[in-house]
Amino acid sequence: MILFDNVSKLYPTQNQAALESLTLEIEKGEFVFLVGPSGSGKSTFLRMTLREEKPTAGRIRVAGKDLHRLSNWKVPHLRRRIGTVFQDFRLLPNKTVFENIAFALQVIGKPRRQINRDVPAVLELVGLDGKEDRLPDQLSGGEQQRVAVARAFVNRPLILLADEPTGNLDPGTSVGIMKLLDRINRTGTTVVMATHDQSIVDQMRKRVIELEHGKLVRDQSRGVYGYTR
Ligand SMILES: Nc1ncnc2c1ncn2[C@@H]1O[C@H](COP(=O)(O)OP(=O)(O)OP(=O)(O)O)[C@@H](O)[C@H]1O
Repeated sequence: MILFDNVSKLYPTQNQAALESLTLEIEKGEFVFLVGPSGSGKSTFLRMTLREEKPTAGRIRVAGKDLHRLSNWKVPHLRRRIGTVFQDFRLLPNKTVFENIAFALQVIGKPRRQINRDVPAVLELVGLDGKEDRLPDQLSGGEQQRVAVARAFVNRPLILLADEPTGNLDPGTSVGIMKLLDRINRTGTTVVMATHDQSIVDQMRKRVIELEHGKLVRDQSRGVYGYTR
């Protein structure tokens, strides 16, 4: 589902590469934690999977597409197949919960009938039915992240990329978000999550990929967080 073949990335202003000769494959349906110290290249990996950044060297394949050969006009089609969740939720502040999720479907041209069917279903999945008319600032942080997860998942993406999704949440709330990501993964969606959250990684026992200075230093199935900062 995601293949990095000898990928290096040197940002224009850098003298040390953000990723260096990275080779790894993530299969359809896997749940993978990306760990490593700050600056080790986790977000760069996620951005390159979305083709927000291009490699300096090497090849990337995502959902059957060679990103090197993908023309720019096809990039939005690729991104439709990938849901994203971030630490800071990134909800539209002036739209209700319902509208935030519906918007993700409107921009890709889904008919109103489908929106009125799919949004309530995904709100139920994330445990927010009854709160569809609230604005984001009328929700707790955990609830806002549930909206963000619902928005990322409503279009049933092949892949869900999460960049420190529990970074702003307390431990109990984080566990709730992880249960949700686990449930989404069980529907067949491949989940890749960059995180510094040791207790979550240690509890979930999923595949752990560790980066250090842009290099792969560990790839462990049913792994633990492992490194100390
Ligand atoms: N747009 C950019 N331009 C220049 N350098 C960048 C850019 N984005 C990231 N970097 C550098 O690339 C390296 C990897 O950064 P990246 O954000 O991928 O790390 P990370 O593992 O996600 O860190 P964190 O855990 O703090 O989020 C760092 O040295 C960072 O300073």
